[in-house]
Amino acid sequence: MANDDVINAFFGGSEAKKAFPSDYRCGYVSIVGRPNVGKSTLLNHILGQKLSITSRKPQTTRHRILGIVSRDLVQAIYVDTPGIHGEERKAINRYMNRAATSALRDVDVILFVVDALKWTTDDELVLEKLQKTALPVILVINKVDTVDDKAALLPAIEKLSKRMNFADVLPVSALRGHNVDELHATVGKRLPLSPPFFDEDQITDRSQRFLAAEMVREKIMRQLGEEIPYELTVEIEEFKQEGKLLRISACILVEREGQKKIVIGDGGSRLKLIGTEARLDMVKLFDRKIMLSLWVKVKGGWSDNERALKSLGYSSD
Ligand SMILES: Nc1nc2c(ncn2[C@@H]2O[C@H](COP(=O)(O)OP(=O)(O)OP(=O)(O)O)[C@@H](O)[C@H]2O)c(=O)[nH]1
Repeated sequence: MANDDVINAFFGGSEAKKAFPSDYRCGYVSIVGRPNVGKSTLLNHILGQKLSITSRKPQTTRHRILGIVSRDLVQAIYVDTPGIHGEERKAINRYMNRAATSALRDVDVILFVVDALKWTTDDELVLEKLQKTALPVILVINKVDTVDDKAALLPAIEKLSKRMNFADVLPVSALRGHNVDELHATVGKRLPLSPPFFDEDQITDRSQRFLAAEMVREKIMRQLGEEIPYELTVEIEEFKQEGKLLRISACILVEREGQKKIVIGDGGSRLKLIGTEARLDMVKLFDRKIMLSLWVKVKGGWSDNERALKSLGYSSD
């Protein structure tokens, strides 16, 4: 199979002309919220597979990612966004806020994800942005599995509901899948009547190369300490189908020599672990054998340089 065919197969193949019932609904749904509330976990659960990377560290998601779900005469096109946050010290943070804020326009429904147990000034910032929109906003109270006394949630929900007119309020657990199907059904009812925009078997607009880089980045985020992951990115240098094998070569770019040593680990141990875990995820996602090679290179100043960001694929919209 040629490389383009692999990509077509993953993206749903060529467009088949097909008639859709007149009650078909289709539209865009933004998932917004401050960093670390569980937006990516929610998207992955709705999709039924891992597309968006997650970690315990805030600001894991850097790009806008579309997750497309076609089910029961509804095609919901979910837009996962970087968490909106107050601090904009570096170009990369400004980029992430721009990407998130632009996802509040040109959509049909917004999911405002909050953590059941924690309200911060960044949540307040997101709420202020949402108060200015005329779009339907569904309040999604996530991580309810962490709340022992569910009745204790009610006063908090009541208080929040007074701040703006939410189209719906739903407590969910993105991690355990509690109420996630109900959420998708609630979203479906609010989408406009329209035939689907994408093939019904397509799950994302992102390339396999992009997803492969994100899988590597997730493992690094999970393996390393606090500071380094934000100053690091992954570039795919080779992505080639050879028979039943997909050969992927990825380069991890860091800012400083010291960081390179940390990523590689003693005798290459950490890099090996990152590679093994990323490869296993890729096997699941691409459904084929993977040969993954990882390299680490120092490229100073990439995270605070608008031009370097562009060359690495961080465009604003
Ligand atoms: N207990 C519990 N943990 C959750 C739930 N949803 C997400 N988490 C955890 O919360 C952390 C952050 O989740 P993410 O999905 O990466 O959060 P995000 O909002 O996409 O974060 P950013 O990329 O920083 O914007 C991860 O450790 C998740 O496992 C949930 O329903 N219950």
